Amino acid sequence: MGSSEFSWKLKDHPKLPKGKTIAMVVLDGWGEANPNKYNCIHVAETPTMDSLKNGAPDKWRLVKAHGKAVGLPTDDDMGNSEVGHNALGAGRIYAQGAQLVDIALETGKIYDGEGFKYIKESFETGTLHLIGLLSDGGVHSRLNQLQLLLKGASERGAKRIRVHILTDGRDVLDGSSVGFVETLENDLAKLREKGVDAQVASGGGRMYVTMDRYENDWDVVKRGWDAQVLGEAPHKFKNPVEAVKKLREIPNTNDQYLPPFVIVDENGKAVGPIVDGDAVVTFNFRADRMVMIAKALEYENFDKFDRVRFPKIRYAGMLQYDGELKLPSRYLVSPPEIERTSGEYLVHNGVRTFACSETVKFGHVTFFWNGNRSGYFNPQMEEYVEIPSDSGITFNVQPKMKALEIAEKARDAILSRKFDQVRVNLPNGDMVGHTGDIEATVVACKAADEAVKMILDAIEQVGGIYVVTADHGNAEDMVKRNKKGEPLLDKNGNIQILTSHTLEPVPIAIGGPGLAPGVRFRKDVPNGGLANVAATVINLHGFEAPSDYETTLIEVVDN
Ligand SMILES: O=C(O)[C@H](O)COP(=O)(O)O
Ligand SMILES: [Mn+2]
Ligand SMILES: [Mn+2]
Repeated sequence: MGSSEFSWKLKDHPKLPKGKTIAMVVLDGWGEANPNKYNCIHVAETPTMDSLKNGAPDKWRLVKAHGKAVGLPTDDDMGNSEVGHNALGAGRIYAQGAQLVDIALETGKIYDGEGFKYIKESFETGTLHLIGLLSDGGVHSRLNQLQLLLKGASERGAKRIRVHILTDGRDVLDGSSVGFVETLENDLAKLREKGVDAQVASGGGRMYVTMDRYENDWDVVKRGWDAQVLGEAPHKFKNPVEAVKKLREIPNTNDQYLPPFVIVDENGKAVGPIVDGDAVVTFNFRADRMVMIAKALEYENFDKFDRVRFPKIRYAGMLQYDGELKLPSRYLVSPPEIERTSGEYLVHNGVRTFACSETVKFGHVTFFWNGNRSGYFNPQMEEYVEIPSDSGITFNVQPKMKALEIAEKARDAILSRKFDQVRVNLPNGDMVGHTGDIEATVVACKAADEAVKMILDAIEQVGGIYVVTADHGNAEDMVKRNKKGEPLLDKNGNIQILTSHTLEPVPIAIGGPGLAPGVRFRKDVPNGGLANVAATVINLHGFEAPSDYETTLIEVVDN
């Protein structure tokens, strides 16, 4: 549309009133799957969510939350928070980071871009460092993209390459790190045969080293900095495969939480600290867990921890991770241009918004929701509240997390009548599901259900409307399955625990005393996905959705 004819003003909905308080509840990691003992949502007592499902059949349905429905390359890609909340907030499906990087690598366009040209200037005299998550999870990064980048960079003059690996075990099975490091080692050996000095330089588990998010715990980033930049870590090895195998033997350690290590030479000297004149690429495409390290690598003024040394490097992200902060300033692939999100439309149309979660998911209902932009569109119209998460623990220890506190904040915001939309993310099913602890995940699901109840009770009191949905599956299936859907066993006969998300659809329910009579889910959007939710919510606020948004899920019938 031409910019001259563009207007933020939304048309009035012909049938639906304005001024109803809407609770927009996102249960993180809450999919719909067959009931069985590995379905923690089924095992848990969840009377509130059960009543939404069973109470009003035309106001409950499933929506797609994975694969192409959320802009991922294929329908074998599980959903995740970034693409899920992007779709929920933006109301349209964008080709996401995973796919954009695939295309840039396949076409070779990545090497013609400004970002690659910039880092290439270091190839002659400096080292190229690649830092990121080593797995084929496809949520934050993908091994085959790293492999192509290694090949492409070495063919374009990188003579000395150091890879700083972060082991996964969260988007992929725990223990799979060993195989991924072996594969990488193999690739690096081939490069060495061709005369490229290529090695793994450091490593650590993603949840303990580097990949914190939303500033929950800067120590995580510092541990990575010490190993990657300073070449210092409590564990030293000559070989990365040995490093990962040995460190996994430490009691209670797993891929997600491996302690930091550096690779050293014959003399015990770290093989790959980052120094002046080097180039650094963080090869994750997903934003949330790269923003903190990007700040440490890029910002001249930085006070989150003592960097000891701040090398003069050429740094580029795989993508730009924060559109508002323009961080990092250099990147290899342009991120999806997610603009005109529902949040921005709503502030332009008088809708006052309150958003809340605890730290580990706070950016999901703000940053991701708003198309990977930090900050407010209009601080007069919006209030975002972050409840500090526990740090330094795995969430199976505290499976209730801050669900109650989030629900109390939402309740108070609803009862204050100062807001038209009160939006929350309830993290429990997801964060505890990722630990692989089935018992704790059952407790987590119950806590999330209780939080939903508190919010729905507040909506009842003010005559409002609720929309309850989820961003992708996780807690509804905790076991790895074969193609037939049967649980897989490991070599000791134990079931293989699934710590990752799933391909399952998620529920969406609408209701509340403020929902106009005659509103129900349409039957003619059978393939509806998360991107259809934004238009639905805009309608419930009394407006027609922008014409290029994915269609609404609701209709209003005269009765
Ligand atoms: O970053 C994580 O915690 C996982 O890789 C994905 O989980 P999320 O998409 O629910 O945040
Ligand atoms: Mn999520
Ligand atoms: Mn998750």
